[in-house]
Amino acid sequence: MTRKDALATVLLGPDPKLRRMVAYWAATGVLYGVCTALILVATDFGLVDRAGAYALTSYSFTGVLVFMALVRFSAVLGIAPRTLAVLQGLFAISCNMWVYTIAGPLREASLIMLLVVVAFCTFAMRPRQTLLLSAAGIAAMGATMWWHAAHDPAHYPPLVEGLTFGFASAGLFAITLLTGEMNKLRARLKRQKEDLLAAVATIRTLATVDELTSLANRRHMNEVLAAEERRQAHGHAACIALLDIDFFKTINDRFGHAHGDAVLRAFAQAAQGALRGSDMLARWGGEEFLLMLPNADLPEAQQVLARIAAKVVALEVPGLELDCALSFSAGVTARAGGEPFADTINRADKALYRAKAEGRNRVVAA
Ligand SMILES: Nc1nc2c(ncn2[C@@H]2O[C@H](COP(=O)(O)OP(=O)(O)OP(=O)(O)O)[C@@H](O)[C@H]2O)c(=O)[nH]1
Repeated sequence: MTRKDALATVLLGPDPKLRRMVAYWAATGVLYGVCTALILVATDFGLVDRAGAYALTSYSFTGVLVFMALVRFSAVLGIAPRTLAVLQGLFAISCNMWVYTIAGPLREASLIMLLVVVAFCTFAMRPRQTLLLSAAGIAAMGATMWWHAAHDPAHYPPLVEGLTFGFASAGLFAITLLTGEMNKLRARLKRQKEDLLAAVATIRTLATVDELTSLANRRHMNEVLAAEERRQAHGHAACIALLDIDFFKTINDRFGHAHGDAVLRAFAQAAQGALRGSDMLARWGGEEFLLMLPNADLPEAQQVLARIAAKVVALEVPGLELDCALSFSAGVTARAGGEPFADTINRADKALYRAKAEGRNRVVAA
């Protein structure tokens, strides 16, 4: 970890979601800073009461810092992001009403920020919470305007305050509905993305895994072999073996197809259990399996096949009483130089044919 990463982890936290929340709040802090700067500029021109502006600056600055700490340590403190968003929204409304109180002729302009508060919080809140926050904003605005109109009608004419309240409330309400719709759209897109990812995962499984045995299927094995050919263009020790269960048709005929399937599954599991970590077994078709043993010479491959044979001979499949133990025949060969795997498989196939011809239940090397 670089020093920059370590510093970022200390400041922003290790969790990407938390980091995003901290970054959002930092951006909000900048917005608070911009608004405060505008208020301070307005005080220089005598538009805003200086003492009130300074008090508001202290209040908002302290609030931003406190919320930054709450966001950063929200996981430790056990504060849910939604709860934090509600508190942040209420704090922002209180700041906004304070600005309205001291901003003199700029007070209507300051109400625009109330829309930003609702739009911002909607990302972290449930639709009902956003609606309640919006209602709280409208209530706070109504109460502030009513108080000023009642106590200082010369500067806050009741009619102007009432109409301003109407415009601002309608705007706030519309923004709440619009952001609600946007949120529904986001949720739908998120669901569609999840469905799509699940579908891609299913397709990938279907394309690479044999449904019956859960081994790699032929298509996937061919891809792996092609990749191996590209990786080891000049050839490298690798062996290929073709394994074929003996007298499988008889098992099907005697015990039925379902039992035949159970044998295929049991065989695959037993064989898989005898492999080295780098070996790969695939269902090549029917009751035939292809084994790829990278970085193995012929004696090593024969050892692996002997281990498989030992496991297969001990196999017991429920409901299957065979006259003799289950067995398989195999042809095994080493990849010669940089030859295509198709040629290696061809040789293994011929060796398998010989194993069958010579009486089955054996491994023939080519
Ligand atoms: N149950 C089941 N049977 C299958 C499946 N795929 C192929 N088979 C059967 O496997 C049998 C293979 O028969 P054969 O090729 O004559 O082979 P065998 O009886 O094992 O004879 P040898 O290989 O010469 O020992 C056929 O009866 C196929 O119908 C499958 O997925 N499930």
